[in-house]
Amino acid sequence: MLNLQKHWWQETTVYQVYPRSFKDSNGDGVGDLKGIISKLDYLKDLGIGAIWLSPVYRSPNDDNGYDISDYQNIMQEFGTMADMDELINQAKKRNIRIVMDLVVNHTSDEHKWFIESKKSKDNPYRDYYIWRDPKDGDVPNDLQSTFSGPAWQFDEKTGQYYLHLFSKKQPDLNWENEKVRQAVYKMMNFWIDKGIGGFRMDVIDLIGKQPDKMITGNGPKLHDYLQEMNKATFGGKDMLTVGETWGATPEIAKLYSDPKRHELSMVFQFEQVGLDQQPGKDKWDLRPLQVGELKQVLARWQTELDDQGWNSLFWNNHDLPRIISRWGNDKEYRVESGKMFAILLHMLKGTPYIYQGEEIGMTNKPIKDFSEISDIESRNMYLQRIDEGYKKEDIIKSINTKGRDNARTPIQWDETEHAGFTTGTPWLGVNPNYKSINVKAALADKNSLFYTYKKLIQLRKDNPIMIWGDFKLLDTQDEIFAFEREYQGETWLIVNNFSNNRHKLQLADVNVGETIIQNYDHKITDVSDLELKPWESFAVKVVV
Ligand SMILES: OC[C@H]1O[C@H](OC[C@H]2O[C@H](OC[C@H]3O[C@H](O)[C@H](O)[C@@H](O)[C@@H]3O)[C@H](O)[C@@H](O)[C@@H]2O)[C@H](O)[C@@H](O)[C@@H]1O
Repeated sequence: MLNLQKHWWQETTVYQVYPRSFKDSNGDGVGDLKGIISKLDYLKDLGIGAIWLSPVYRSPNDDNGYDISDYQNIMQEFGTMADMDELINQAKKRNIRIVMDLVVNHTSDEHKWFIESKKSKDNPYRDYYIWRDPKDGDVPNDLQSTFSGPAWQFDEKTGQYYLHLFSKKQPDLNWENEKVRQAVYKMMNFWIDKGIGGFRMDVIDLIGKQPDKMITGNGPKLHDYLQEMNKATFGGKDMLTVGETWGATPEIAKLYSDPKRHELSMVFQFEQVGLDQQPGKDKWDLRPLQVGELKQVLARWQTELDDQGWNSLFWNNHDLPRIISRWGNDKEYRVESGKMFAILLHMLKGTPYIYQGEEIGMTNKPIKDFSEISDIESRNMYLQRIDEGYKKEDIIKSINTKGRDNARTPIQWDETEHAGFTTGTPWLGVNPNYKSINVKAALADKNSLFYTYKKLIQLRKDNPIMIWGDFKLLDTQDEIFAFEREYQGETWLIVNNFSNNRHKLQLADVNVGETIIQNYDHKITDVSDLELKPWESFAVKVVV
């Protein structure tokens, strides 16, 4: 049992909004802040307590807002600062906090700091970024960008290379420079003073990098910087702070989220996300998921953080494919598998994050050709792999399986043209399945996935066991993920059939009580010899 002080961000459910694709209010084909405001009642009805807002700052959009040219201004396509203030206030009226995306590993190359930095070697902003001399007339070393190719870009004017771990329009900030750190903290306080609820920190594990030693993630000063940031900004204000930390192990996650260390509330860890890629290769090199491995990873994170940290729980975000298409069945069992993912996620210990459209079971949108790709990561990878001799069909298959555009298609609000997202031409094509999969249809169907999410969110509010209860994995066949939660003498059993197959559940010595939630409509009375239907999922009370 946790000894930790309790916080609102442990009890709430967070909903991620990717503004470009959420709701367009002015017909330019791009989602905007007024569009989000118009849907706050929908989100309140769902029951969420916080919105993680992907970047809305001024940006040339090389990476859809993750390349920021002005942290204290709003992207013109999304609206104005007055719209942003209105969003914060309107959300607050509905008891919803706004968690801003904090992208401070890098800026845009169009940020004024970089424009200055590039001017000359002795410019006062030169050391805001990471500049190195050429080595033997070439790049300083072999560091590679996540978006393909070398992480170093040559600048003709000053004869040096700058570091960019993402696109060449996303130069990395130099966190060793105290002035950079202070400027970031000042900017964070500007947003805190506006009354936001917290920060989601983009690739925060990279800020302690030491490029000369080829160290990118988890550099030696990383935690010093986070403790300094905590003290200078959100410390003592009970805000939700969640770090995006690709390389985190449970041990590393505790460094970030142990309350005694005064760093972050929690981290997003991605160990399970890598389970369908070939070991040692990258995300485009596919292999089928082994459910047994997923169970072991999720269970380990449940038990190992213990009372020294806090889990975040998610299947989807704007960088990941839709979970129903990825590990579920987006055809005959779309609703059943979607409900199973929902029940499983909310029954684990940690703060759940729902990504827009997940609550209505949106699916991936396959493409056939390079011309249909919008995302910079997929475009660059495609071109690089074509150069390296890969077959076009294999590259397209990887993109259809893992590409980020899958999650970024506009939200399907109704069955009208462009799914009710815009009256103009959407910036990214709507998934053609919008006529049947949309919010309006979901709200009209009491058995829809939406109501499963809504019920789960309410259940978390009403049942402390879901938040604080201990987790115990039960021994079953690989494709069944069964576990118990236990809190103050109460025990719940949660069973998930992670497959298209029927499976026999044989749990001895469990007396089944009331059913809490399920995705098939039959009475569960006995789990000693129960045939589970495809993707069946339920939570029941255990009578002791
Ligand atoms: O601001 C730039 C992006 O920052 C965030 O996402 C970071 C990227 O995370 C993944 O890539 C990291 C790789 O990490 C490890 O090396 C794994 O082994 C690899 O498999 C991972 O690919 C995603 O694949 C990328 O799509 C992300 O960019 C933001 O969330 C992004 O939106 C920003 O583009």
